[in-house]
Formats: sequence, structure tokens, C-alpha cells
Amino acid sequence: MAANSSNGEQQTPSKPPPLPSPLRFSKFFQSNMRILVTGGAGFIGSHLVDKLMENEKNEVIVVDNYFTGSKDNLRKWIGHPRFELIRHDVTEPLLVEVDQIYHLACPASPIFYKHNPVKTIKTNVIGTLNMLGLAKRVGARILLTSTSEVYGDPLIHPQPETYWGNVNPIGVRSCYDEGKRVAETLMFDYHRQHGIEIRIARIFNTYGPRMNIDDGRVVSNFIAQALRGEPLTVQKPGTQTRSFCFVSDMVDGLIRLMEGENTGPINIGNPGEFTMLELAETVKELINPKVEIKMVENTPDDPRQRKPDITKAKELLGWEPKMKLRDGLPLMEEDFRLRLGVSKEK
Ligand SMILES: NC(=O)c1ccc[n+]([C@@H]2O[C@H](COP(=O)([O-])OP(=O)(O)OC[C@H]3O[C@@H](n4cnc5c(N)ncnc54)[C@H](O)[C@@H]3O)[C@@H](O)[C@H]2O)c1
Ligand SMILES: O=C(O)[C@H]1O[C@H](OP(=O)(O)OP(=O)(O)OC[C@H]2O[C@@H](n3ccc(=O)[nH]c3=O)[C@H](O)[C@@H]2O)[C@H](O)[C@@H](O)[C@@H]1O
Repeated sequence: MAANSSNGEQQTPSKPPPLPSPLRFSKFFQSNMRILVTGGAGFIGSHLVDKLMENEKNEVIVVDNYFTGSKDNLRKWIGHPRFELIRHDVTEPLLVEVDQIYHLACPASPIFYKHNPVKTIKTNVIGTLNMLGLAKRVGARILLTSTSEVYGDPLIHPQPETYWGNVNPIGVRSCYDEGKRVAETLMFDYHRQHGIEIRIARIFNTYGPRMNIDDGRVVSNFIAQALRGEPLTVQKPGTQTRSFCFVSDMVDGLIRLMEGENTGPINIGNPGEFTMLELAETVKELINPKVEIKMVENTPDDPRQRKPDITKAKELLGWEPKMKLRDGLPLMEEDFRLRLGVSKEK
């Protein structure tokens, strides 16, 4: 069936989708769905795996090179008969037999994706190409976790999926932004040229338990700083905005997108918008009123504003986020306290 794109056009591929494995129709086949999650040892990936494993009909295979992820995030599933963990870099081809692919593998925090920009772009381009080749060979449906960074420093606010963005093609963030833009292009070209069933999620800033403590992203930085009694480092000017989505809402949106009939791209994020100074004030108030807020230098090309228009997600997926920032931050605080060994003062 031709899936609908988010802007309502029919994205009719020139070929019908490749056939799924004959085992799908076998009377005695045990699991209903074999699902590959690339980057499944990372923050969002491991929460997605938890949710997929709740369904006893799913078999889950994770591939990860552990650049920013960790086996620890998946420890409760290691050894489970429906779970398999493979150390693998998606820039190399992969041969597995699966029905669905959630393709998340890619460093997401700016300090990590800027660390080795050539590798980041290879991961986005060659990695996505490899996963599309796999999807084509086995007839799997594939979902790409793209990003709100495809909108760059947006000139339209909030950002609808129809906005083509304002991205610096040669800046220090381009390995990630442009990498994801090419990944989206590859997804649509495989869809049109080879009939692959694709889904594209444009994820907006997501936070929650299990983020790396030294990940470098703003929510994890502020919570770790508040718990360590260090100043909260607000990068200048502090008036730049972001919209933060709690990870359980994100996972729910990704699964709805995979299971639904729309190719996307679809924005998945929480439209509640905050300046970085407001975020710092909120973390201070909720976690440690004694800490200072310190203004520090910013990095180039930092987007000045970001807020998803989620009309499509509401209409097409029946999805909207449930967790408010003020309710999500304490859940993340609890996890960070445990990992940092900082107990709550009574
Ligand atoms: N968290 C967010 O706010 C956010 C926002 C927009 C998009 N995304 C996207 O969602 C996905 C997951 O993000 P996250 O926040 O969980 O990040 P993360 O860094 O915690 O997870 C990424 C995972 O991919 C793995 N990985 C990286 N390069 C790889 C490679 N070449 N081969 C195999 N594995 C590799 C890492 O080891 C890690 O486990 C990414 O694709 C990211 O671009 C995240
Ligand atoms: O949602 C998205 O699409 C993208 O969001 C983030 O990128 P970014 O918004 O730059 O994430 P942060 O590093 O958390 O920065 C957010 C804001 O906080 C500021 N910041 C960051 C860290 C800090 O200590 N202090 C601080 O004020 C930054 O200057 C920036 O304005 C993610 O890291 C990307 O993977 C993701 O694709």
C-alpha cells in the first residue's frame, strides 16, 4: 500500500515493496516480529528496546558500536531468549533477517557528534545506506530518527514539516544536520526507487533517565551540575529556546509512527518552549536552590529558537506528549542521584 507523507501527498513508489520473509506466513513461527534497533544501547534506543520487549511477540536485535551507548543500558535484557546484542558499526554492512528496523545509530550530543565529524557523516550517510540495503534485501520497514536540526537555525517558528530549513552546509554542526538531511533523502529515494516502506521521525530535544551524565546536552548538564553543587552553565545569550520531550513520550511516538501508514517526516517533540535561562531557573528551583547560574561562551551556529509544530503527529498518529517538563525533571533527577551517589537532603 502507498503510505501517505506527512504533507498529505501520496508518496507512490515506482515498485511494490519487497516481499517479507516467507517465515512471516509460517504457521509454526514463534515470534510475530523480528525488530532491529540500531543504536539500541544509547539513551532513546534502550528505552525503545524496553518498550518493544514488553510485547512477547517481539524478538529484538540491537546493534551498537558503544561510541556513546553502553551495555549497561540493556543489562536487564542480556541473556533473554528474545533479545540479542551485537557489537557492530553501521558503517559496515550487516546481514540479519528482520521485519522492522528502527535506525537510531548516530551520536546525538553536539560534543560527541563534533568530536569526529567525518565519522558522524559516515554514520549518517553510509550507515543509513547500509540499513536501507538491508531493508531492501529482507523486505523490512525502516524508521529513521532524524532531527529538528534539519531545520537549522529556523526562520519559521514553530517549525512545521513543510519547512525546508536554514542550515549552514559548512559549519561545525553540518556533519550532523546535513548528515541527517542526506539520510532523509536516501530514505525517500529508496522508497521511490525500490518501494521500501519508510518512516521518518524528526525528533526534538529529548531528555530523561539514562542520559549519559557527561553527555554535554543541556538538561543532563544542568541536573548533574545542580547535584554536584556546581554553577549551571548557561551558554550565551541564554534567550535561545528549546522544547523538551520526555523519553517515554518519544518512544510512544516512534512506535506509533512505525506501526502507522504515514511515511513522515513527522515532528515528534513537546511544544512547551523554554529559554535556556528559564530551564536553568527551573532546575535550580526544583533540585538545588543554592547553585549559581553562570553565563558562558556559546558554540557556533547554535539555533536561536526551536519548537515543533505537532499538528501532523496529532492528526496522523493520534500522538501528543503527556509529560510536562516540571514532572519529567524530578524523574531524571532521581536517576542521576542514584548514578552519582548523591542522596536527597531531608
Ligand atoms: N535525544 C535527542 O534529543 C535527539 C534529538 C533528535 C534526534 N535524535 C536522534 O535519535 C537517535 C538516538 O539519540 P540518543 O539521544 O539516544 O543518542 P545516544 O548517543 O545516547 O545514542 C546513539 C547510539 O548510537 C550508537 N552509535 C553511534 N554511532 C554508531 C555507529 N556508527 N554504529 C553503531 N552504533 C552507533 C551509540 O553508541 C549510541 O548507543 C540519534 O539518531 C539521534 O540523532 C535524538
Ligand atoms: O533536538 C534536536 O534536534 C537536537 O537537539 C540537541 O541539540 P541541541 O539543541 O544543540 O542540544 P544541547 O546541547 O542540549 O543544547 C541546547 C541549548 O542549551 C545550551 N546549553 C547547552 C549546554 C549547557 O551546559 N548550557 C547551555 O546553555 C546550548 O547553547 C543550546 O542553546 C541534540 O543534542 C541533537 O542530537 C538533536 O538532534
